[in-house]
Amino acid sequence: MTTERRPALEITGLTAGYNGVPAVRDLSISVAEGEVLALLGPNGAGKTTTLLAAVGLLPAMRGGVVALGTPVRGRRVEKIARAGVSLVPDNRGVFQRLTVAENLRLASGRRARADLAGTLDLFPQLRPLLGRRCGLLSGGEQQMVALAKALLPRPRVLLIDEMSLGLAPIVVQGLLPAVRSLADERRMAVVLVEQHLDIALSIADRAVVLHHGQVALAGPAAQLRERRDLMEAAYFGRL
Ligand SMILES: Nc1ncnc2c1ncn2[C@@H]1O[C@H](COP(=O)(O)OP(=O)(O)OP(=O)(O)O)[C@@H](O)[C@H]1O
Repeated sequence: MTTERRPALEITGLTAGYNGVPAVRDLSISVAEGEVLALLGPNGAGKTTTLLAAVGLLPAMRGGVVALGTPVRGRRVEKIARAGVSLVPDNRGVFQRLTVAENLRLASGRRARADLAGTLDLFPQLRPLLGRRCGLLSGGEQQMVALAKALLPRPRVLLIDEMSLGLAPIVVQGLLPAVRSLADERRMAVVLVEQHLDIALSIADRAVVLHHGQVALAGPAAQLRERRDLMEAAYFGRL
């Protein structure tokens, strides 16, 4: 693609954490519109913390985040979401007592039914479950509802925290390429936190590996996919 891609999400010198203890330190990551970034690293590396800071759910201790041209600091979380930044949290974020259809209707707001139908095309497995309460769905089905909910407002920045958690690998292999296509079609920036390295690297443009809250390795996804040795060294803090 030759057209210039503007940054959709810019994280600059971010230090953020819990109870005054940093979980990510001096982190700088930028994601352009239409770009898919895989955010990788071992358990506790700071991936979720980075996403929470990016959507304003966790205040920065130092540095900051600019989403869609506007600083996140000091803005209400709902406002950031309405501006076009969607998070699919790793605890799924669906209303357990509501049905699938009710969850999706809440997310689509005043949008046309066509959007709902279009989103359901991505998740045909959800059609027969529309009338079922989310609390009665399997973990993987709830994950699909969470992703559908996040896509309905047509975000321009989509942050996905371990979508594959609880999903059958074959479903993940179908969904992640769909996310890639949406990024291309809608010029949506995507940050994908994922433990399935091969699938993540196969759809991402770039990857960043965090270790102890800092960037241990970064580069084009296609190159890192071929360098298992480097990836392992980054995961185990040997770089
Ligand atoms: N609510 C919290 N209170 C205190 N410490 C926390 C909290 N959430 C996370 N942490 C700590 O912050 C660090 C980074 O956690 P984070 O959840 O960002 O890692 P992660 O890379 O997403 O890990 P995982 O792959 O296991 O989900 C860890 O040391 C973790 O124990």
